[in-house]
Amino acid sequence: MKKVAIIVAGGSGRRMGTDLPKQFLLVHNKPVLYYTLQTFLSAYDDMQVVLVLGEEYVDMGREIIDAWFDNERIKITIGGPTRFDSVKNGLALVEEESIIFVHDAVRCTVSKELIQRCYKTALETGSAVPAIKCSDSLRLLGEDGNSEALNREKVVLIQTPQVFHSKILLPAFNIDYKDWFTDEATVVEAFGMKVSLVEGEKNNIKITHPLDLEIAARIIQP
Ligand SMILES: Nc1ccn([C@@H]2O[C@H](COP(=O)(O)OP(=O)(O)OP(=O)(O)O)[C@@H](O)[C@H]2O)c(=O)n1
Ligand SMILES: C[C@](O)(CO)[C@H](O)COP(=O)(O)O
Repeated sequence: MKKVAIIVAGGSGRRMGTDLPKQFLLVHNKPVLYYTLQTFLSAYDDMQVVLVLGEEYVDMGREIIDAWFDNERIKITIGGPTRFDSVKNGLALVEEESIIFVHDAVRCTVSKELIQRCYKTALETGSAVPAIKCSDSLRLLGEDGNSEALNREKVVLIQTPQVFHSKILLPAFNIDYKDWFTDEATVVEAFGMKVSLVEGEKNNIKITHPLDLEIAARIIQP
């Protein structure tokens, strides 16, 4: 089955607090985005990538591709105001029936094994969403300022890549945006379908705050 990875790199990185969006910050002298692209392209020889970039960062994205990758395997498109819009713009370039991987560019410590595990499950069930157990205690906040304990065995933390058959993901994204669409799984469920969870990886962190960049540098071998 054809394989297309939509790598979303169109965010501004407000929580990171740097002028340059976090997907372009350096880890061991290479941009975060480099590692993400490298892992996806090496997971499968026939993996194609749609890279979604903010309009003002297209040249920077092209420089990364020209320096390290075969540009025949990577198409670029422009992101939108929300992650949902950016994914939707990426999906517009998917022309053939395929397994589609949607991945945050800033999860640059994703492993090939996780990508391959997700592919196999999506091929069998139509979807694969990586999840990990939570190792902290959890509480639900009430509006009255009180809180109640949650059973952490009933909660998982969700990662990307979120992987779907194109017959599911493409029609699902025709839905109108809702502010609780934080990932592809929420969109597909709103479309009326269930998703399959697969074992995620603790190392598959999302670079969100400055400390995450230091953790990524520890995970990635220079
Ligand atoms: N309009 C958007 C928003 C986010 N993303 C991408 O979605 C991924 C996860 O988003 P997040 O960590 O929230 O990134 P930012 O939106 O850049 O960060 P912040 O919310 O702190 O501004 C990132 O790779 C980001 O570039 C995107 O392509 N387009
Ligand atoms: C898609 C995601 O990475 C799954 O955990 C997450 O929902 C993205 O959230 P963000 O607030 O856009 O970083």
